Amino acid sequence: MVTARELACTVLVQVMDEGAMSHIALREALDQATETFGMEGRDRRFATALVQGTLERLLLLDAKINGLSKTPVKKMKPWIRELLRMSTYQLLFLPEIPASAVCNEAVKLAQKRKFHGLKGFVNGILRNISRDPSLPDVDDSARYSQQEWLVHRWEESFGREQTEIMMQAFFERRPLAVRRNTSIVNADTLYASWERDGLTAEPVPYVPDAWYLKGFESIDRTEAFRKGWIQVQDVSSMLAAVVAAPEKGVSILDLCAAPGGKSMHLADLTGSGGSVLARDLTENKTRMIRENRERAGFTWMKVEEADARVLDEDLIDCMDVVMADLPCSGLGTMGHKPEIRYRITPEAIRELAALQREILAQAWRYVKPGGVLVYSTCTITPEENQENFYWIAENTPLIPESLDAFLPEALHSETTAKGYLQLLPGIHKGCDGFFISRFRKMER
Ligand SMILES: C[S@@+](CC[C@H](N)C(=O)[O-])C[C@H]1O[C@@H](n2cnc3c(N)ncnc32)[C@H](O)[C@@H]1O
Repeated sequence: MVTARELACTVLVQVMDEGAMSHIALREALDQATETFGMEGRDRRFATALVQGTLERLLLLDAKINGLSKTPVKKMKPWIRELLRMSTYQLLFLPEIPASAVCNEAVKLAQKRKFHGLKGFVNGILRNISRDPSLPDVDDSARYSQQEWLVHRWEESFGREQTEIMMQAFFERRPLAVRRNTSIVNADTLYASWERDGLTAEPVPYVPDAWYLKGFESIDRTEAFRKGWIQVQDVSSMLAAVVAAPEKGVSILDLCAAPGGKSMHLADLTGSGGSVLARDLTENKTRMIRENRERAGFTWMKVEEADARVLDEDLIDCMDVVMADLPCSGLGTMGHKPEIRYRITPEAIRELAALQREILAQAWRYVKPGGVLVYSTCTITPEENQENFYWIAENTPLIPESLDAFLPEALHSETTAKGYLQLLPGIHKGCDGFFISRFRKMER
């Protein structure tokens, strides 16, 4: 049998040493633990909290451990390193757990994993921390657990105050946000099903027909999810299709569509009289879109594998709406994908911006004269966002269009009037960092 702590440590090693994404590795490990020996809700939640908390406080935890250990954290054996980080997280941030339990469980785990010679070392470090669980005196980079170059970059772009608000917001937990598939269920039927399943719902900011849901063990076991009545989606992502605002019965192309959140939203808005062509690079990716489509029964959605960098001549001038929600550095999502913060490099940002240009250089061609292109990313770097916005405006026949007719007044600004919205965590309520822009191809 695997305990929540052991499972968390294993996932942390997968994330830090093997390049796994924490939300995927965690979901797989939890599902396996539930299947093989019935790990239940409390333990699942505890393991989740340990993985997320340890990852998002990593640099601060390392500073605390390094202050006491002769061997720096980076030189430790992966399993012992993650065990110490995870246990230190509990000692510093989860005061409701008795320190003695944290230390004893860590020593037991070291033993179970056959690190007999390191039991004393683990015990010594953790007992020391338990005697003084104060936060170490560190700079902003360690305090907010962000790479130093990134903190400087943000301070230059957003100023110190806004940067701190944003870095703090990355620690905040939000309930799961879901959107109603309005074309297949009405709100009363949905509420009744939530009541039967014992869920509570609260409207999200900025988007109609969307709620934060609480009270479920696993969303995929609820009636509303199984029947495709709801789509799990972050509020900022919902705003992309809101800004695209397709009319009923139009044709839509989503170039980089997996796992399918925006395609599903667009399909719901245009309804069964319209069409959505949802594409992504590989079969692994398109499978996720197909699963979403089957659940909701959106037969007017077609799913294909295609490389968006390659021009598809058959689609030139064909689409009323083109959604270009492109691969990006994802920095806006580090609130729920904490490891992103340690992986990103300045070179990766440059490469991603170039990839986006390559795709955008084709994307605009598919828009019908009079049609609309929406370019969005889940990041907050000017190279990937504003610079690409101006690149489209200057290098294609498309013209930026104000977003204000589609957004609630609370989101209107100088830039939304120009044609783009940069959402920032902590500044825009309940949102990830996200960028949305809208263009129109002039009628000939
Ligand atoms: C930001 S995600 C899209 C999220 C999606 N729009 C949604 O709302 O669920 C970017 C996607 O681009 C895909 N992608 C990356 N390079 C691509 C390419 N050259 N052609 C098509 N898709 C690509 C990735 O597989 C990934 O699924």
